[in-house]
Amino acid sequence: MGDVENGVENGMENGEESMVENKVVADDSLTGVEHVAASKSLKGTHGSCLLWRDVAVTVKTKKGWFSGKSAQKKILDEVSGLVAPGEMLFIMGPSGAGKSTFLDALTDRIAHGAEGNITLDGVKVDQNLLVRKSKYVEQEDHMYASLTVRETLMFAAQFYCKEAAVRRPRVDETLTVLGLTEQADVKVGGLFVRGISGGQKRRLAVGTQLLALPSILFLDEPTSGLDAAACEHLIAYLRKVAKEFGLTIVCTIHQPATEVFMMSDRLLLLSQGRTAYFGPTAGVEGYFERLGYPCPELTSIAEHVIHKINGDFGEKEVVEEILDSWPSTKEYTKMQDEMREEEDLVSSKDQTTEKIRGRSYATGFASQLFTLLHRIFLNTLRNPLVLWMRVAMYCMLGLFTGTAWLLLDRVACNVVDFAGALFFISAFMVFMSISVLPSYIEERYLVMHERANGAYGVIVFNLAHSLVGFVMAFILALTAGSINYWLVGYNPEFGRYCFFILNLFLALTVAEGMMTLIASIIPILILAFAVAACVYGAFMVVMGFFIRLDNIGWWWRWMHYISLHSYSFSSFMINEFGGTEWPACPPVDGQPGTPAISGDQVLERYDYNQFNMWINCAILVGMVVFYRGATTLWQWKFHDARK
Ligand SMILES: Nc1ncnc2c1ncn2[C@@H]1O[C@H](COP(=O)(O)OP(=O)(O)OP(=O)(O)O)[C@@H](O)[C@H]1O
Repeated sequence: MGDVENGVENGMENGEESMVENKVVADDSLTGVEHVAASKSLKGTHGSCLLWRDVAVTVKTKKGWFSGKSAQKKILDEVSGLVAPGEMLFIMGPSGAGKSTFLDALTDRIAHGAEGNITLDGVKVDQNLLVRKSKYVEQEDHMYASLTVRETLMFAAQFYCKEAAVRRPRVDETLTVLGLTEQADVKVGGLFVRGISGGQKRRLAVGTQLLALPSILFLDEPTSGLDAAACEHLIAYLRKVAKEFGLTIVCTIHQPATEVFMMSDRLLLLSQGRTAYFGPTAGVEGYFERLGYPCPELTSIAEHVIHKINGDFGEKEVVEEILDSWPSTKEYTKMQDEMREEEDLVSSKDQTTEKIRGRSYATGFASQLFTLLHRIFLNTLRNPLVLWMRVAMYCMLGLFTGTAWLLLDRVACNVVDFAGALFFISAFMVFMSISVLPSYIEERYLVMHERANGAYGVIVFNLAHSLVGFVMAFILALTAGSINYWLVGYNPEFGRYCFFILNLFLALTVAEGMMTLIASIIPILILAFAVAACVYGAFMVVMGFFIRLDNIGWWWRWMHYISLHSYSFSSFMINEFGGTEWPACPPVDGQPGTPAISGDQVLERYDYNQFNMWINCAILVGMVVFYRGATTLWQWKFHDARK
């Protein structure tokens, strides 16, 4: 199967061949068995040989909340087999048979790992190897709703295809073969925009990974939600690509029509986590006939075998008998022989068994950064939740507070009102950053999926995300901040206005950083909202507006120092009051007047005279770095493909 490096090179370099050629290499008249034999001649052309021996997965199940006892449950039991380049393997079985678990085991996505031995061209499978050689199409579609079908494919091509020249033709061909040409300029769609249908999304998801032409393609139920014609068309195309490039395709599928079923070369039938059959798809009918379960007339063979191995609704004894028979059949012996042959072939070669370290990407750091920036900017401009709704909310808030305080006289009796306006701006505008949580949580799954497929690294994503976030925060600070500043009638010095905008920008940037961290740690939206609201509430209490630092209980005083509000609010106050004079207010309606007061005395009253607004800015910059860095670290450590 070639050494590791060659395998990696093949995976990447051969992937640059044109997909445009329309010849079907595989002879459609071949039977499933002959397909297997024919595809062997393609070994090594592009794809990889995947071999799994005695794969088992055991999970711990809790017996009860209070018993504290846990039991072990085997959800996959000694499953073995292999699939060669150019072949398409279907994994089928009744619901709960273990198909998804098996696919997770093959792709090293089980958190505590799977037992047994899984190799790709003789090299033990792990995440680094898979990122280099495979692509995985998940059951759920993760795509930006605001991008069109063509843009979605083009961005995928920019991540996965090394040579720029092949990207456009490959996208065009993918659109054609997936029947999406007419929808090319339609948005994927989501909450705000109606877009393509669920079945079209499924095809698009397959297309984004297929155009990478990986050595091996894993698909978890790619046909769910597709009508019969779309299903047949998609599987026929996958088969064609498999034959043409020697690509290995492993796919779970739910009861396909006979024409689709017969397109696969090999079939793995699972029931209760055990093998009911493994071998050529065309051989399964004869196999069940020999076991005494011939396929009745007018019943599709796929329907028949799934029915026979369904322990939930079928005859349990029959299922047990079929599963117990498997190790004593000639198909089992043939599979073992084939596996041994493959293992001998691999071990006889000069195989590099050294573990592959680190991930490799089809494109470099700069290209990934540019593509991500482009995509995040497009989504930011088009997705109303990300920018426009926030701009509208912030401007309305700026306008409302501005008109409530409208051009207030800058006199001693209004000092508290000015401080109140500054508190509201620094606390509430920051608080509203929680509105980004829904889009960040949605994006989290897309990024995890793309990273697991080797599109880009965690650092480059967070860099691009931060840069776009900075621009967004600046737009919000400039628009809402300016409206508010001139309506309230703060200090009219231009320098102080500029600092006000800078300070608001930094506060919003820190807040956005906090939200990215919360969205990374907590995937449940309502919980993320609750945590963010609690943190902001606590930060507001200790910021020094309601209660001075010295009066805060010592057990909460530390929080004053980690609250972004402490720094942003004190800077707003210093900027507004520092070095200013506030004239006295005369008595009105029998109420005593207020003597003149200096701005520095105001700052002393709030304990802000010991703060320096430039040091505050530096601390806020430090907080941005901290939150963005912590998000990057968290995603690197915990957002991998493993479940
Ligand atoms: N972490 C777990 N703890 C306990 N049981 C689990 C766990 N993961 C999976 N299972 C059980 O293992 C069995 C196989 O699950 P799996 O999702 O792999 O089945 P499947 O064949 O893909 O089903 P479907 O076709 O319905 O998606 C199921 O009975 C499931 O309940």
